[in-house]
Amino acid sequence: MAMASIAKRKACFLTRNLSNSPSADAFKLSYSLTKFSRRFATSGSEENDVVVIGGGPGGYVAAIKAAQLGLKTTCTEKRGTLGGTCLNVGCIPSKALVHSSHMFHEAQHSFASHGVKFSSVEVDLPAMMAQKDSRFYPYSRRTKSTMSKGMASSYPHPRCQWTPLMVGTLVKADPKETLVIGAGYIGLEMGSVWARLGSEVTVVEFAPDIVPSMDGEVRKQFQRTLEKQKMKFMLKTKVVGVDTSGNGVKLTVEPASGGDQTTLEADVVLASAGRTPFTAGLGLDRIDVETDKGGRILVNERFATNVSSVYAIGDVIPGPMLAHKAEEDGVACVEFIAGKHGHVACVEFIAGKHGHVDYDKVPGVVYTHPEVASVGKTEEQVKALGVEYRVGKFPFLANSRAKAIDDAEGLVKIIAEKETYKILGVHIMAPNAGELIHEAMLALTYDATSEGISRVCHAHPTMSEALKEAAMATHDKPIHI
Ligand SMILES: Cc1cc2nc3c(=O)[nH]c(=O)nc-3n(C[C@H](O)[C@H](O)[C@H](O)COP(=O)(O)OP(=O)(O)OC[C@H]3O[C@@H](n4cnc5c(N)ncnc54)[C@H](O)[C@@H]3O)c2cc1C
Ligand SMILES: NC(=O)c1ccc[n+]([C@@H]2O[C@H](COP(=O)([O-])OP(=O)(O)OC[C@H]3O[C@@H](n4cnc5c(N)ncnc54)[C@H](O)[C@@H]3O)[C@@H](O)[C@H]2O)c1
Repeated sequence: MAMASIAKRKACFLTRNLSNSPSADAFKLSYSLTKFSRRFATSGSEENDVVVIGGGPGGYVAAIKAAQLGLKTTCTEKRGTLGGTCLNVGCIPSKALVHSSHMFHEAQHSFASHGVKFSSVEVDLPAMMAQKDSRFYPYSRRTKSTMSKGMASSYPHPRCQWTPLMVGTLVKADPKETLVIGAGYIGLEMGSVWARLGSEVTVVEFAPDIVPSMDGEVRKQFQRTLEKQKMKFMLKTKVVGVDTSGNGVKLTVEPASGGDQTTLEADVVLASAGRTPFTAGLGLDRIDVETDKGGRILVNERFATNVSSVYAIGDVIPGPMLAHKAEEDGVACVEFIAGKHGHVACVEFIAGKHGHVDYDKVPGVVYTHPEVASVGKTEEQVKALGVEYRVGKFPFLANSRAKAIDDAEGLVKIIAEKETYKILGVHIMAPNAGELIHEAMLALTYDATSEGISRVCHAHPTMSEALKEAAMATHDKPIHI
């Protein structure tokens, strides 16, 4: 979340209001990111061109960019570290655990078949957690931020409606049974971590499918893969109560369509039922900033709210709640503020030469093993739009690199316009799908065709060859199946 202001009078207004705020959360920090520009920041009491509230991926990136553009900028952050949800409790620590638990799983189940043998392998959970923690605190320090006290909370910020009981709170716990509420991004990533570490994981999901936004065909294969990894799913099931009063936890569940309630018991529960922006009571009403029914701040294509000189970006506005989307918002927003246009990724140029972040071209990745990455439309969405389309698919079982490393679960699926071969959507399930998706991102951004991709020379042996073969399959036959 971040709000920024260029007008000096408005910046002062923001600052004065913030420092005079009677906030009960007494300990707030104001960062002066002096590293990035001499003009960048001083302290909250000075006049600024831009004041950024919140040092998450949206806020700190916006602040750096604003400073690079020569705007005198202060970024305020109430935590003791920069990086927001993503760096402190989200993307980075969760990926550290995803990787650590994957290594354990590989050591237990795969190394021997590669001729690497151990007499025994065990998990040192505190060491694993310490490794996870070491991944992000140094990064925060590397910003060389200086801190000064001040800046309170009169403005909106994203917060978890359900705080995921993840990462930190599970330190030293060694759950035999884990219940996960919600089969979304967090539920599947963190559920798979604990499944790999030996917990019996059951995921309770309200919807009929896991990750409802995913392409249906890919999702079915993904669910089968997770089930092979011993994750259990209770779909069309709603959690209506959580009891943590005794040892362990009891969940009361009922069918999504209503009916008899039952009780599930486990050692721990991971609550990952979605995040919502939390704006209530933060003073938005004092300056009449408009929000929607879900509490998200309404902005135009320049990230401007209805209140002059007040902008909003990241998780607190509509759009995907992703770190890279927040970063793109931040850069585009301050470029608008600075009167510059022409920010690169995800930005389109439209009439009048004003850029905007194209939320249809923001990649999504679920960091399980294998990963699932997608960009553009699903087959279901294309069908619903009535667009005539063609599909090309290629399984990693027929990809030589995937076979060589014995990690061949997954596929590439490309959806292209029937007549023009223009790419509409790409969905990849592969160990490194989060990296592979960027070739598809470029193709989509620059209106490439699937036939075009199929004629690009790809290095051998690489996983990327599967994308080329799937592209071939949209207009011809792939070579290796
Ligand atoms: C477990 C988990 C895993 C995730 N994994 C991924 C992933 O792999 N990839 C991905 O793209 N996204 C992931 N996300 C989502 C990602 O973390 C968010 O989309 C991203 O952090 C949003 O950035 P933001 O800057 O909008 O908000 P935030 O990162 O939430 O930052 C907002 C900051 O503002 C501060 N703040 C709030 N109010 C005030 C105030 N009044 N004064 C001063 N400071 C204030 C907060 O302390 C916070 O640091 C994950 C989220 C979770 C919870
Ligand atoms: N890899 C990534 O990019 C990544 C990783 C983690 C989180 N995130 C972001 O964080 C946000 C939050 O993640 P999340 O997994 O908590 O949310 P989510 O929206 O992805 O999934 C929440 C799931 O919980 C289900 N649910 C809600 N209430 C329920 C109930 N009472 N009973 C049973 N099921 C219920 C929903 O149907 C939904 O499928 C996401 O929007 C995502 O953008 C991204």
